[in-house]
Amino acid sequence: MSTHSLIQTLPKTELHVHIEGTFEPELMFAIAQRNGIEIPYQNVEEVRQAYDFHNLQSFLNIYYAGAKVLVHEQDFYDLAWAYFEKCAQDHVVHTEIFFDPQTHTDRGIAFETVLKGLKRACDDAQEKLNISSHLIMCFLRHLSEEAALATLEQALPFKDDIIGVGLDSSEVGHPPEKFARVFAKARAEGFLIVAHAGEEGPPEYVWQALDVLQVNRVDHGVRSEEDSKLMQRLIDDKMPLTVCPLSNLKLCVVSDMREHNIRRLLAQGVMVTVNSDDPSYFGGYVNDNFIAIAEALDLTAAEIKQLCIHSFIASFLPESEKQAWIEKIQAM
Ligand SMILES: Nc1ncnc2[nH]cnc12
Ligand SMILES: [Zn+2]
Repeated sequence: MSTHSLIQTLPKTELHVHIEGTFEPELMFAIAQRNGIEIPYQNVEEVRQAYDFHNLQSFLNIYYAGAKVLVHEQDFYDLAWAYFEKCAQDHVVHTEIFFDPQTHTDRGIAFETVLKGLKRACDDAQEKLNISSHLIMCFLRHLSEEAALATLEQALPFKDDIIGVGLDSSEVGHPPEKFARVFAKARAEGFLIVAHAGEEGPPEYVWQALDVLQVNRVDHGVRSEEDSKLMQRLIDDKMPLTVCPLSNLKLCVVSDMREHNIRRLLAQGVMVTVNSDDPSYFGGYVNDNFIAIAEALDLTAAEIKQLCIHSFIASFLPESEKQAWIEKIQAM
């Protein structure tokens, strides 16, 4: 079987995708038009030309601007449904989706509007596409602890529909420990915990995600390799890293895909997984990410399968479901 066919055929989960980062320009134009909102581009080509980033912040500025056209529950539904259709094409059978409530509530959109639209798409994906999903609410780390606490309060009535909380946005200068109390409260409320750390930020931020926030997974974490003690901790704890190769390339975390460390991390026994982060902005969904690393790093079929197995182990699926999928992959 060719590498492309293997990647296409293998069942997989996606564990690091921002729903606002799946916003394709065509849908952005359609929603902007129906909501009567101006966007600073003439056409879809002009939007894509603007997607030329030199670091995380240069991307975030454009990403937050794009999200401004999302107003109604149906807008959030349409956004998520379009992503689920991509999942179906890529044989993603389960996905754990990030959303950024503060990006919307700060513009006067009700928390409930965002959540209801996303949840309805999740329910339809289960029913019509047989794709299961969880929602993970992320706090914007460039905003205050107080704002994150207020967002956590807003989420409590919807606790049954949100499996976990995460931390995203501008990393450098906003260490995990800034949100120690927010995450302690979230844990006490029963939320699972993830956090972006070690994308642009130093290994110290990954230590804080582990020891202060007590994460169940680290998002990105690729800079952990700079600290051998941290590497040993990640290996000993079987701590998953949700790695996003095309994102790392587009945001200049790596300058060439051939220099990406995911294969080395895998070989050293780190629980790495492959994910798309913001696929509309970074040039590809999860299978495109697999293809990019398989080609640049010359991955073997066994390594590609192991990465898919990791995606189930690292997911928040029930153990019995994980095991069934893993056995299926092993038999392929
Ligand atoms: N890669 C990323 N890092 C931090 N925050 C984000 N929000 C969306 N994508 C992100
Ligand atoms: Zn991310």
